[in-house]
Amino acid sequence: MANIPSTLRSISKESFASESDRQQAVTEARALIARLETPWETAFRQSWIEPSRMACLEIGNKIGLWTKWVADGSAPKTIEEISKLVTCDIQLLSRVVWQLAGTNLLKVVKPGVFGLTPFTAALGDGPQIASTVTLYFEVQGPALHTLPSYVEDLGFKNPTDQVNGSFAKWAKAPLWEWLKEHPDAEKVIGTVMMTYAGNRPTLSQVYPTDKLLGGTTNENNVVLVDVGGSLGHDLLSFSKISDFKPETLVLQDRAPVLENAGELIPAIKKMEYDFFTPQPVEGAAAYYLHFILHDWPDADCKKILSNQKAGMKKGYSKLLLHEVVLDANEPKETGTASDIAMMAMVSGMERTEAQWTALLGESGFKIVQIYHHGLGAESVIEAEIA
Ligand SMILES: C[S@@+](CC[C@H](N)C(=O)[O-])C[C@H]1O[C@@H](n2cnc3c(N)ncnc32)[C@H](O)[C@@H]1O
Repeated sequence: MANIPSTLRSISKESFASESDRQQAVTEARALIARLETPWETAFRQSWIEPSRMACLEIGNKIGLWTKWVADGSAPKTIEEISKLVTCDIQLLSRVVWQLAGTNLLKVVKPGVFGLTPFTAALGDGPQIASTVTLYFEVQGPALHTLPSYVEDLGFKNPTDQVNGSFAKWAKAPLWEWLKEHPDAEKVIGTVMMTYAGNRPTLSQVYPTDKLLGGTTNENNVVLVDVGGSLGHDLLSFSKISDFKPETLVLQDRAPVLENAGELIPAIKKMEYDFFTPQPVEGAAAYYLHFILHDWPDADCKKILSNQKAGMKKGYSKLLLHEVVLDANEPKETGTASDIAMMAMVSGMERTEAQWTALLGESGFKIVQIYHHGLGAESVIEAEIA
C-alpha cells in the first residue's frame, strides 16, 4: 500500500490509450474519492472547499486575472508578480491564489511561485470556460440554493411550473423573462451553450447526417432548422458536412440571442422565432431541437412539439431531439446533474427513454430510432409525425 500515492501521482491524461479509457478513469477516480473520504472530509469538501474555490475563480474572472496572466505569457509568478497584472488588494489576491493553489487549480511550482494549470489557463483563453463559472453565480447557484425551500413550499411535489419555479422564486421572474433585463447574463448563457456544444459529441458524431442530404422537397430547400439554436454553433458545425446553398440552414431563436450570434455564414439564415407559435419554415428535411425540451415541463413541451408539427411534412420531415436519455438503472452524473439544474433553473427535466416515448406519443410523434454516442448521456432521438 505504501506506494499507492506515488502510483496515483504518476497517472496523467497521457496515461490512457483512448478518450473513453480516460473518461472511465475520471469516473473511477471520483468513485475512489467517495470511498476514501470520511463523512467529515466529504462534508468539508462540499460545503467549504468547493464553494470557496468557485468564489475565488469568479473573483479572478472579475479582476481579469486569468486573461491578463495568459496574455502576459502564462509563466509562473510570485504573488508580487501576479499583483502587477491586476487591480486588487495584495492581501485579497494572496488569499484567492492560496485557496486555488490549495485545491489544485494553481500549481506550486516552487515555494511561493504559482503556475497556471490547464483549467486556470483555459479561464484566461477566451470566454468559453470562464463563462461557466459566471453562469454558476448569476443563474445556476441562486436557482439551486433556492431549490430546497422551493420544493418544500410545493409540499415536495415534482416542480412542473416554470413561471413560478425555483429560479423565479429568487429572481421574481422566470429565467427567459429575467434575461430580457439582464443582457450580460444572456451573453453568458449563449457562451456556455457554445462551450457545451464544443465539448460534447456533435449532431454528425451521433446521428448519420447523410440521411438529411438526399434532396429536399420544400420550396426553399431548407435542410435543417435549428430551433432555439442559440449562437449558431451547432449549425456552423453541421455546415461542414456538405456544401450548403445560401439560407438552407435556418437558425431560430429569440431576438437578443440572434443579435449576440453576430455575422454567420451565407448558408445560415437567422430567423427570430418563438417556439410557442407555429413553425413558419415548412417542409424542411429536419427540425433539430438541441437541449430545448429539457428546459420545459411536459405541458410546455407538448405545445412546442405541436408547433413544430405545423411546419413538418408528414412522411418526409424528421424531428431530431438531441437530449439526455437518462438511464434510470445506472444513472450517469452528467445526466443527473443536468436534471437537477434544469429543475432549479426552469422547472425542466432530463427524461428516460420511457418518458421520451410517452411525451412524443402524446404529442402525435413516433420514435424512429434513438442514436446513442457511448460517451456521456446525450443521444439523438429521430422521430416523425405518427
Ligand atoms: C438550453 S439553450 C439550447 C441552445 C442550443 N440549442 C444548444 O444546444 O446549444 C435553450 C435555447 O432556447 C431558446 N429559447 C428559450 N425560449 C424560447 C422561445 N420561446 N422561442 C425560441 N427560443 C427560445 C434560448 O434563447 C436558448 O438559446
